[in-house]
Amino acid sequence: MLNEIDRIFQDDKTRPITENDIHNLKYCEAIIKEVSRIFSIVNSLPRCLETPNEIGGYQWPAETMIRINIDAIHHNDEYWEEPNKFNPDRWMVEGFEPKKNSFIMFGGGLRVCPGRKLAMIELVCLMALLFRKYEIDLIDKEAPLKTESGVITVCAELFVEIKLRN
Ligand code: HEM
Repeated sequence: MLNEIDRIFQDDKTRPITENDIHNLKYCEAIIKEVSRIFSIVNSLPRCLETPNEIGGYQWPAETMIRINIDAIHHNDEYWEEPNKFNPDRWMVEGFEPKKNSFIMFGGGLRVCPGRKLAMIELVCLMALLFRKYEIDLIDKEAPLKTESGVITVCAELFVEIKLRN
């Protein structure tokens, strides 16, 4: 990640980021996708059946509330090789596309997130602009991640040390 950022910005810590940079920050994008696969911000999607329907081999009456479990789909070994392994490189393989509906950090279908492209641009920019200037290290690499889950999962506490990069 740092190699990619340094190659693109050539040690310039202040120039504005360009559209071209964003297209070239492929490994940063791969990390963001892999983090979101392992730990999706939205952990499940609620749906209500308008009409009786069959899902998963069972008949459900109209108005049944169901929740699509994003975490379960993102960790399913029918869709992902070594699903529990954090491996951003899987996104770098030439021509790699997740199987249909197996990567749904932004949902899918009719209600897919309309802000998904903007969100990805913002995340890539944030990551590149932070890490080109600062070294950010976890204080305790072994400490379990403290999260709180409601509609979305948020990090409740994370202690890091931030230093200026040379
Ligand atoms: C990392 C950031 C984001 C994530 C993970 C995310 C995730 C999602 C997901 C999973 C859904 C589908 C909900 C469903 O199917 O029930 C959704 C819907 C939506 N998102 Fe995002 N989103 C993000 C950023 C944004 C941004 C930046 C905007 C606006 C600028 C936005 C606007 C919306 C709207 C309006 C919907 C509702 C779409 C509909 O119901 O037709 N989101 N988002």
